[in-house]
Amino acid sequence: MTILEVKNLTKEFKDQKAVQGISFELYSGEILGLLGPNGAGKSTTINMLSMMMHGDDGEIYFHGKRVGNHKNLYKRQLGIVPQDIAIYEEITAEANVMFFASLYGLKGPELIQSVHRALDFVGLLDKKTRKPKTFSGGMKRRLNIACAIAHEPEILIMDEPTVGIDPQSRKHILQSIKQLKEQGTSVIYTTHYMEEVEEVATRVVIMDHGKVIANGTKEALKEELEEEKLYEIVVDQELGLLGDEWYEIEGVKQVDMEGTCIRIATVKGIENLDKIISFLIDKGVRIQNITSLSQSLEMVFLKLTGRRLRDEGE
Ligand SMILES: Nc1ncnc2c1ncn2[C@@H]1O[C@H](COP(=O)(O)OP(=O)(O)OP(=O)(O)O)[C@@H](O)[C@H]1O
Repeated sequence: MTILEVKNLTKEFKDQKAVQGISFELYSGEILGLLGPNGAGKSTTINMLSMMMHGDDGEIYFHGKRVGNHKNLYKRQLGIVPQDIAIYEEITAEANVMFFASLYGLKGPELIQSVHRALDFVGLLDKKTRKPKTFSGGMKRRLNIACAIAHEPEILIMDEPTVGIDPQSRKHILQSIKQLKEQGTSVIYTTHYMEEVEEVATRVVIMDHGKVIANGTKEALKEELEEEKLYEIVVDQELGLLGDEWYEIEGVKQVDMEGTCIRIATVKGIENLDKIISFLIDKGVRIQNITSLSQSLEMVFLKLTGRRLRDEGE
């Protein structure tokens, strides 16, 4: 069942087309990975979805109804974990969650119960009387999640919730998201970490330069690659443009060069690595490294854009 439908959402800043008419759906009880490199337009999309920013064009439908006419109803069903942690450092963890939950109309015993349930869910109930200023980055992030889920929203929108946190908190957060899904929450999970999408998402929307460049289940996206394998070869000096010469090697389908890194997509059943190597040696370069990339969403992204999602080591 479709819970959210985004149609032709558009946002332009002064001289930057941040989001250029994107459309996608969020289905009930799924984790949708919104994936893209820095600057792809993910945060702008999230900000429009969460009503924190007006779009220039496009519509959002919640349970089939335009949210423009039912803003409050829609907002009540949203939980938002923004990219920058938004909590009060000087009041207790419990008071933080209480503040956000009360904004959604929770009161009295129901409020206390919901706050404790949310704190327990993120593993911070035993720290409820502590102030976040004494927390690690990961704990603050978990508290931010508790603030977003105490009112039990139907949709949880998370903008890069694991950036800059310790591995233990990261694991905890990914686990909690899966658990929320099991409980029926629909999640939009924004990230530029491919491995997180591989781990938690059921479906993926890939954005680049403000546009949706792929949309489907992880399996469907990877299936497109079934007939191919990809080599990444690092050489000691940049090769000039070789044009069609590459395609004289049997099986070679696509070649992208980024500095001294060459990525070659080739037909699976054809063994041509020796020919590729001889070809490069004939061009007078030395091979420094060869990797055979396995089928992954990273490969899907590479194939679609000719670039890696993020730089090595980032
Ligand atoms: N308030 C703004 N004013 C002007 N340009 C902006 C503004 N916000 C975003 N942009 C530009 O719009 C483009 C998309 O930015 P956005 O933050 O949505 O991307 P992103 O995919 O979320 O990237 P990141 O992972 O870095 O957050 C970028 O080129 C950015 O510089």
